[in-house]
Amino acid sequence: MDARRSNGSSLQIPVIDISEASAADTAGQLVDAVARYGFVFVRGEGVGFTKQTLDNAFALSQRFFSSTIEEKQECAIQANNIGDSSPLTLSYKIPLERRGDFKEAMNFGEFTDGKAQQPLPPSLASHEAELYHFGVLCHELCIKLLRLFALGLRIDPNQGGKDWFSSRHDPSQGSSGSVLRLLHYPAVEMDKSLDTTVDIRAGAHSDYGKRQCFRRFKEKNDFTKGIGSLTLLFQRASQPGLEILTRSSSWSPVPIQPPGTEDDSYPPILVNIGDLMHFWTNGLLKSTVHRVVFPEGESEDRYSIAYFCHPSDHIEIEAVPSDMIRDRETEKRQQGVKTVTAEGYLKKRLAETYGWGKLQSPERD
Ligand SMILES: O=C(O)CCC(=O)C(=O)O
Ligand SMILES: [Fe+2]
Repeated sequence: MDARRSNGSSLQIPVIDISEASAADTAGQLVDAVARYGFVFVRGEGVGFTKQTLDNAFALSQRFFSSTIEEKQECAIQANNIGDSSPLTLSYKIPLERRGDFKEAMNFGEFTDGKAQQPLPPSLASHEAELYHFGVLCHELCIKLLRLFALGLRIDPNQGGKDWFSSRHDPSQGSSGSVLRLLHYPAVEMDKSLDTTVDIRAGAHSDYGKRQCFRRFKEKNDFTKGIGSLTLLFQRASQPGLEILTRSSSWSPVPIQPPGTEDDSYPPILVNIGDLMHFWTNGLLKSTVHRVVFPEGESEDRYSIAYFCHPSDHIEIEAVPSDMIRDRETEKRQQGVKTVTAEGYLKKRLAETYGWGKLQSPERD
């Protein structure tokens, strides 16, 4: 297989309205969708975003990315101090392909009492409240989704039930590695210096929060912390490029406005499972490898916004108390399937990222 080429056929990723009253049904549908694809679209009033809020957030993003290189570098330098806990950086994701990503990224860590805990770039300094508000809406949506996942997984009510995941992501319990990221993939002239069979806008990866893992690994030799559980992805109409690696190891484009959502005032929000949910659920919910490619023909600017939701820093990884997950463990053992531990998996990913080993796709069951 040519890993660079997509099979061209969009996946039928389910679109779920999370405003509906029958939460149990919704929860079951969500779990089924991410057990299959690792991705699901959510829409409806339940998502908590208005068109205006999303338009404003993308306007801020454009404002930042069109600011001068000096202004951007100012942020990058402050963030890149070794050992700095500031999550602000420019384009830190290292692609598995090892050819630089054709993208810029601006990360915001958690806010305290509505205030950013990092220097804001001049272009955004007067928009702190909007950025904070956007991050709050993202986190609230994640909490809602985490409750639905817990419900769909039928987590034992005596051991946390529907609050099992959400209580581990409660900001009042302490800080977390959650990050709001603005992304910009600049238009690039499609001349012969760009080779779209090699060059890529965002290299293949699953969402695992390696920066935090790396830092903690260095400091505490602790692999099990700083892993993202859920990602929200906001895309713009007519700015495609996201692809996911299917079970048959081919790349499939993810539609921006899947069938039935063409008349929505903004594209449905894409949710994907991070590596932590994958571990927590013993691979029942899938953390799927994805990437962003250049479009065919002329490239245009592409903007997206991602929210990486992490549990509180002190949370330990332990088995989710659900029969669905316990049964799965037994089933796998009976089939002689090798399970991957959080530590083993992260060691492997860090080795890949930082050049300590050979590149390969993450293990999948
Ligand atoms: O921009 C996109 O569509 C995807 C971004 C992404 O996967 C990431 O930043 O982890
Ligand atoms: Fe991602």
